[in-house]
Amino acid sequence: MDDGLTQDQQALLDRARAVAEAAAAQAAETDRTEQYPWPMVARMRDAGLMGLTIPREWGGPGLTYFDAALVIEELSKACAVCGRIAVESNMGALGAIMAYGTAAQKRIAADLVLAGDKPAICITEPGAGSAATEMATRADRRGDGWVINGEKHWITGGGISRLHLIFARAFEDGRELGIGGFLVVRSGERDPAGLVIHRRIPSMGLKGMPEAEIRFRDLRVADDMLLAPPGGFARGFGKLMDAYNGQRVGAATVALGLGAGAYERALDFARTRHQFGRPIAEFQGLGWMLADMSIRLEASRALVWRAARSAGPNGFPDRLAAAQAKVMAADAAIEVTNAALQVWGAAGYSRENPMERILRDARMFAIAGGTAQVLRTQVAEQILGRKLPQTRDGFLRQAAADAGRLAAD
Ligand SMILES: CC(C)(COP(=O)(O)OP(=O)(O)OC[C@H]1O[C@@H](n2cnc3c(N)ncnc32)[C@H](O)[C@@H]1OP(=O)(O)O)[C@@H](O)C(=O)NCCC(=O)NCCSC(=O)CCS(=O)O
Ligand SMILES: Cc1cc2nc3c(=O)[nH]c(=O)nc-3n(C[C@H](O)[C@H](O)[C@H](O)COP(=O)(O)OP(=O)(O)OC[C@H]3O[C@@H](n4cnc5c(N)ncnc54)[C@H](O)[C@@H]3O)c2cc1C
Repeated sequence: MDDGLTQDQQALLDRARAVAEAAAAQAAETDRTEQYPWPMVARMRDAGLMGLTIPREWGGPGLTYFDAALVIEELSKACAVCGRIAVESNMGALGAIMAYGTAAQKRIAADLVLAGDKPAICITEPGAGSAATEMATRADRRGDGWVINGEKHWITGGGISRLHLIFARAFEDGRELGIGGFLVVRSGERDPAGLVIHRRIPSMGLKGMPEAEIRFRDLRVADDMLLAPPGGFARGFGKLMDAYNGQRVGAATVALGLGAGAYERALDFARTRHQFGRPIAEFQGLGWMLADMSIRLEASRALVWRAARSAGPNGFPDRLAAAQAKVMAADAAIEVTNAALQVWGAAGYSRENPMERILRDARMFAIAGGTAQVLRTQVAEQILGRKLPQTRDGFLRQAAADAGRLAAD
């Protein structure tokens, strides 16, 4: 659905569709070989689809999150690995650096991404997934820099990404300052001493995209590679998560694209496959499945577009809108891709057809980038206008404070 788009956005979509054709042609092979699709990266870069959100002064076209979302959906219909590359080369770490970075940091990030790098964002740890604020990775102030120790896992692009945004708990003179972001670049020849891509984690879907465990062992980061949002370390995590709302919209868009791609394939199949002497599309049981798929997708697209458009100039998508879009699109992607496979019958279950790959690829979005459960809590917090503590002591402290307020009233 291209309604309400400007001529420039239509032209951008056409450009994305041309690249998506090539993406579709290699998607099965990328899934089979589990190799990062470097030839597609070159095509995306050459078509100007990486770094769309980089402002003109840093060499990008200065487009919006919404423009990027249009591209991401189109690519994801064809190849979700390519869609995810487009997410991280337009949102996530890149968005944080373009908002909070120094001129030198923006130069580094823009040059890398426009040359084809997909930055990695390193938040999750074995002991801190949903509870990301419980991360143990630490950055200790030493001389004119920082020394990082700890480990992260499920880092998308670990081993292929050059630019890394590492979230770590900062300490100076033994005192904790808060959580900050530290930028580290792998040169492509030799990894920085202390940054160890420990192993690739085998995953269910999106197999062309490596997910890695990364260890930091006395990794030195110079002061000028500290990403410092306004408000300092005390507000560091919150401000970095504010930027991360962009990536949540990106992930929601990949989920939307996967669902939309599956739906289009299901429609085609339902029209052409005959049983009982009729196209299977004539059976009401299938017609209603297709109807539900279209409803879920239109609802997802409406929320994704709204969230992507909520980003002001130099700002990020709204936190509530991003969470709502991601919950909706992630849940819908699982339902729609599963129903689409059902429409294909046994042919959908075969690895000779794309449906089973698309179903596997769709499963991640209710987990990564904030699970469906955690994001529902975030939505509840925003609509209720109050913090809903998830730790036991946080809950008890809030209950005590509420009791105190009631007594005072
Ligand atoms: C935020 C959580 C980790 C919950 O932890 P807490 O209860 O300890 O934290 P809060 O008090 O809720 O928040 C701390 C701080 O951050 C601000 N915040 C939190 N979320 C947002 C947001 N979305 N937008 C803006 N600001 C945010 C909050 O206001 C507080 O700020 P102040 O301290 O008051 O200044 C948990 O809810 C959570 O989000 N868990 C999910 C973790 C997650 O999403 N990880 C993603 C890892 S990267 C990834 O998966 C990539 C996948 S992909 O390829 O796209
Ligand atoms: C494919 C993929 C790519 C990823 N890429 C990245 C990346 O690039 N960078 C990065 O930093 N991380 C990445 N992640 C990690 C991802 O962000 C985490 O998996 C996610 O935040 C959940 O953490 P967890 O897996 O440890 O689950 P847990 O937090 O252990 O949760 C387990 C279960 O408990 C539920 N749960 C936990 N807390 C609550 C609560 N308070 N209320 C209700 N239910 C709760 C969860 O919803 C889930 O069902 C990726 C993950 C995947 C699968």
